[in-house]
Parts: sequence; C-alpha cells; structure tokens
Amino acid sequence: MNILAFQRVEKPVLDQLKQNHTVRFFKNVDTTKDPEFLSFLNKTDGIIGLDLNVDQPLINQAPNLKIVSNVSVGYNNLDIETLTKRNIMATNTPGILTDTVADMVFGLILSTARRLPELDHYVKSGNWIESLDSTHYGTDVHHKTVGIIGMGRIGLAIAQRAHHGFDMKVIYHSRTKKPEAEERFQARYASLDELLRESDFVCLITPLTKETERLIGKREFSLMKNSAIFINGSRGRTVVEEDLIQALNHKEIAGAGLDVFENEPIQLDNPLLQMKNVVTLPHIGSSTLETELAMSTLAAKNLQTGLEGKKPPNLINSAVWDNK
Ligand SMILES: NC(=O)c1ccc[n+]([C@@H]2O[C@H](COP(=O)([O-])OP(=O)(O)OC[C@H]3O[C@@H](n4cnc5c(N)ncnc54)[C@H](O)[C@@H]3O)[C@@H](O)[C@H]2O)c1
Ligand SMILES: O=C(O)[C@H](O)CO
Repeated sequence: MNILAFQRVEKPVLDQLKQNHTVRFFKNVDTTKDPEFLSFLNKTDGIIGLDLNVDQPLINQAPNLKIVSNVSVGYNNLDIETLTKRNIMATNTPGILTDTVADMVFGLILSTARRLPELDHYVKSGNWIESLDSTHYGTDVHHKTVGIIGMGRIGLAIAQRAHHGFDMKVIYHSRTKKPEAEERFQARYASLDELLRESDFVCLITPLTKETERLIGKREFSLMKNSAIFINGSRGRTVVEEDLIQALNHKEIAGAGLDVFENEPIQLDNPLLQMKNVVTLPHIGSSTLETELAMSTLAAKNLQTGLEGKKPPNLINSAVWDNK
C-alpha cells in the first residue's frame, strides 16, 4: 500500500512501515501546491502524521484513501464529517501522552510562577544572589487554587499533580461533572466565570472545537484576578491571542505560560515573545523521547489495523465501521 507520512513519525516506526509498504515522508511542504506531495496523495491508501490539514480539498485529491492516522490526541486538523461521508477512517493517539502533557503544564505553572527562565538568564548573564532583590521573586504555587478548563484525561492528570504534589485547591469546568475528579482530588465543579474569578492558575486543556474556538477572550481575561497566571496547553485558537496580549499589557493578569499559539510557528514579531512574564514553548507538550515513540507506534498500529480491514483501536469516526 502507499503510505503518506507527514511531519512527525519517529524513524524506527517509519522503518518498520517501510518493510510492508511504499512510504513517502513529507515535511515543510505546501500541501496545496507541492507537485510531489499531490502526486503521491493521488495514489495514497493511508496517511500517518502530525497536523496535516486534512480538509475537503485534500480529501478530494485522495481517491484511494482508506485511513488517516493522526500522531496526536487532538484531531482538529481533520474534517471528520467529510472523511466519514467518504467512509475513510480517522484515528488518534489518546491516553499514552496524558502524563507527559500534564508534566509540561506543571512545568509552565512553575516556570511562570517562579520565573525560572528569567532567573536562568540572570545567572547565565553573570549575576548571583548579591544583586537579587524582591523584583526578581516569583510567587508560590503550593496551596494556591488551580482552575482546570476541560477535565478530561489530561485535566485529571493535572488535577492529580496539583492535589497530591502541591496541596492545591482544584476547581474545574467541563461539559459534564466528573465524579472521579471530585472523589480523588476533592475538585469542585464551577461555572466558567466562577473558575476565572477564583483561580490563581487558569489551565486550558480542552480540544479545539466549534464550541471552544475563541473560548477565552477579553471578557474572560477581565474576570481573572490581576495576580492570575494563564496556562494554555490546548490549541492556540481556543484563545483570542490579541485579547491575551492586551490583558498582559494592561496588567489584567500577571503572566502566561503558553505551549500553543494562534499561528504556529509563532511569528517573531509577536509581542508575546517580548514579555518577561510570558513563558513560551514550541508546542512540545507531548514531545519526550518516550512519548513521541509511543505515539508513533500507536499511530502505526491504528494505520496497519485499518489497512488490514480491521477496526483500529482508536477509531474516531466509528460510523464508518458501523456502516460496513
Ligand atoms: N500542547 C500539546 O502538545 C498537547 C498535547 C496533547 C493534547 N493537547 C490538547 O489537549 C486536548 C485534550 O486532550 P485529552 O486527552 O485530555 O482529551 P479528553 O477528550 O480526554 O478531554 C477533553 C475534555 O475537554 C472537555 N471539553 C470539551 N469541550 C468543552 C467545552 N466547550 N467547555 C469545557 N470543557 C470542554 C471535555 O468534556 C473533556 O473532559 C487535546 O484535544 C489537544 O487539543 C495538547
Ligand atoms: O494533540 C496532541 O497530541 C499534541 O498537540 C500533538 O503534538
């Protein structure tokens, strides 16, 4: 079969796929114009990769496509409706990255609150304790209130770290109440506005959907405490980035830790990159050696199973299977 691999598939997994299939790996190409990409797409049976925009025009140019296997849990890059209409399976990699992403969210919480990147720069610039004063101090994390928007797999893992590791009070907002969070982490369900008003750390970790697109904007930032730190580990478009910049400029909030941005890669003239109270990461929430390999391996398993005509373990659009 012809396999189109895009952007991020770990090498051992690619090598394994090459034993049974014709595999072409693409990176940094314009997927609407690149002639080699489009020519291979035309005979592609399966796609595996990260963040390929699988929209209607792309799907229309892939007459043999049977399965799209995302190397990610988020699948906002896939037009699920069109894929389902065309009976093309879509899969993702839930669960195996949960703890890694929750660790990264805590990394952002600690980095912003304790100003770790700034102080690292301070030491590396030849400074030490004698010139240190309260203008360099951060703020405590332990015993504070964390508000988690999106209490799913990753949200629960953040709550676990907050409750057991840092004695934090956990409040959450999600589509439905999560008894597990309430029992295990004494988490309290709150409306979005209550959560924004009460949290010292506001952590956004929902999927990007029609409902969550631009969920946090001017009104929401104005409800947060002036001392609040905003953490985004979900997708950049869940936030109105311009409003975040304004909220930081006007000191409506104290800082932000961001793994995701409205446009990725972030443009170098983005004001967020000039702010000391903002810690930025290049969308690496799940990118550890272990977890990237596990994600690629699971994505390859989904792909292979689907191509063999069996139900993949992480099928998103089960209607395709039910229609068989
Ligand atoms: N930064 C990264 O590298 C990285 C890595 C992994 C996942 N993510 C993002 O995190 C998301 C969550 O992953 P997960 O495995 O926890 O997914 P999940 O499906 O287990 O959890 C998502 C939660 O969000 C809630 N939710 C959905 N819509 C909502 C809304 N409108 N308001 C409030 N809550 C809402 C759901 O009820 C669910 O509890 C992914 O979809 C992806 O976008 C980012
Ligand atoms: O959704 C995910 O799994 C990540 O954002 C991919 O890196």
